[in-house]
Amino acid sequence: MGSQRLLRNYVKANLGLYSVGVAFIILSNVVQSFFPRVLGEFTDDLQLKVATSHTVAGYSLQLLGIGVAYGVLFGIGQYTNARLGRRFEYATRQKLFRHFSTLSEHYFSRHGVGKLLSYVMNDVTAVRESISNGVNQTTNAIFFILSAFVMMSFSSIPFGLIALSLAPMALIPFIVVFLGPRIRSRSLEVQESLATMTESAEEQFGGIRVTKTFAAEEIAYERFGRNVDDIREKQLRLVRMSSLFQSLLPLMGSFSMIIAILAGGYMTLHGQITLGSFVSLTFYLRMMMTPLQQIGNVINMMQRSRASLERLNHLLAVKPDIREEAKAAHLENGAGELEIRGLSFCYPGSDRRALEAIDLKVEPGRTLGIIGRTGSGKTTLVKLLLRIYDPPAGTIYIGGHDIRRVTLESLRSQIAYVPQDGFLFSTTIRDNIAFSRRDAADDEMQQAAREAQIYSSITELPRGFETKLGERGITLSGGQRQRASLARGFMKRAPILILDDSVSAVDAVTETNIVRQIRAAHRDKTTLIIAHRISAVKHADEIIVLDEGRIVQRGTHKELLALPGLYASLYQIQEEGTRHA
Ligand SMILES: Nc1ncnc2c1ncn2[C@@H]1O[C@H](COP(=O)(O)OP(=O)(O)OP(=O)(O)O)[C@@H](O)[C@H]1O
Repeated sequence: MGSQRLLRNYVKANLGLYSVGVAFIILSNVVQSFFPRVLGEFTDDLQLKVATSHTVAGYSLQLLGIGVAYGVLFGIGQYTNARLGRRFEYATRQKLFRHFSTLSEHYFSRHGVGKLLSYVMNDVTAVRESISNGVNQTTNAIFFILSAFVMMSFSSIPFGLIALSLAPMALIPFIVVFLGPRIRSRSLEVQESLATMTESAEEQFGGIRVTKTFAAEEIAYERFGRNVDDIREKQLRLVRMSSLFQSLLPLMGSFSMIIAILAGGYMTLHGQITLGSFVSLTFYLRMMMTPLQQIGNVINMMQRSRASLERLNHLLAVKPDIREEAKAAHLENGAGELEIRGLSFCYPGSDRRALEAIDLKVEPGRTLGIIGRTGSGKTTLVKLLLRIYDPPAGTIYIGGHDIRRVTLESLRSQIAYVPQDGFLFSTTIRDNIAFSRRDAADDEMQQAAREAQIYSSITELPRGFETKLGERGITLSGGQRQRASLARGFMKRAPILILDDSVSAVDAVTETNIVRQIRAAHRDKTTLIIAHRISAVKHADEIIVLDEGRIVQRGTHKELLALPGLYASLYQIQEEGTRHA
């Protein structure tokens, strides 16, 4: 029952409109069920030779009236339900997107983006189809069959003949109960494989440049091909089962028709029923064939959508790993004082400490340099500061507040973080830089670009700041991308600025200029500079050296150089590298 929650809530919220849609469809079916009856009466009048040209015109008008009324009523009902289906699709995608954005990085590192995209696209569409087409066709089919049955019962057709003719259709519920769950489980398999294929496609396209430079297209093709083969197999299994199901229902309808023709024909021959009743009966049965086919379609569709609905509900029930306390305080815009006390941290599922016994304090407006070998825990420290992963309570304080006790939004608004990979959105350079402050004045945005040493590169482009970037900013070089992302960080003007290896892709002269700008324009900001190159941190008020998650050295550039240790040896290696370059 829980699997239906999403749909149930939606239907509940839109019950009024749904009732209108369903009422129109029911009404259209009641109207339509008069058609065979009028036709039967017309046949009898013709056979008894009581029909005049006046009655012929009268019957034709009645039949036309029934046809038009059916069309209009059904059209309105169908439109109403289809609209509700589209609204469900729109609202559910919004809901999923909003929900995804509350989930932690840890969740996304376990679930491929392609798979999540597939849920948002394929599963939502499957449910929407069942809401609009499903509701329309089910209502239409059930109510047409019911109205036809009632009309037949109140006609001159003997009840025994009706019951005999409809007997094969009584088998339909058994067929549904037997085949329905089988279709659903096969459908679930197909949807899962579709999600895996989307994930694989996303990865292959994302890595297309690597594939091409390694001339490994065949390997990529083969990997993707394996997913496609898998889907084909599962689709075929599903198609076999649903085709069997869909053909069984009209087959039952055909048996009914044959019985009606045999028994009804016999009774007409022997004068037990009129020709008009025979025509009505066969026409009713003929008209039931389409709804029967529809029921087949709908049940197939419903089974597929139930599988999707289960998954969507499951996704929406995932609780974010990083949660705010019930009484989380709002972290006021402070001066940016930062303190870490005895911080140790293991990633979820790992028993290795990525950070161990970290203690440090950065006064407002001071700069801390963080240096260390790859994998030493530098980025982990930043992820904990931003609560991308939760640090243990009582270990990190900003402005004297334990960051575990404040709202995520107010915490993150205090920090401008510039990551190494400098992801840019497929929009204009302006929108990328002014990402956190869309309404900022142009000169403020241009100033941030100047500080990040990217201003002249942008103004040289034909459309300047209005240049649209391709997916992931493909039209910019790696260094330009990094600087654009740096400008975005500067633009936030938050009390704490964190640069995570954010100048690694720029040349030494540009790096020096950027560092100079940070020292001049961001003098009042608490700044953390993570770097591999000593040149990026040597001006910091304090530098810490991380090794295997521990602070192994701390001091100013001068102090650290004077001591034997990792810092001095790194400096030596880097200096030699520069001299030999
Ligand atoms: N999501 C994760 N799950 C488990 N372990 C992780 C995760 N991210 C990083 N680690 C591990 O934590 C350790 C520290 O990684 P971190 O990214 O902080 O290093 P770093 O100093 O920033 O390295 P680099 O200079 O290469 O960016 C590494 O051993 C890494 O393998």
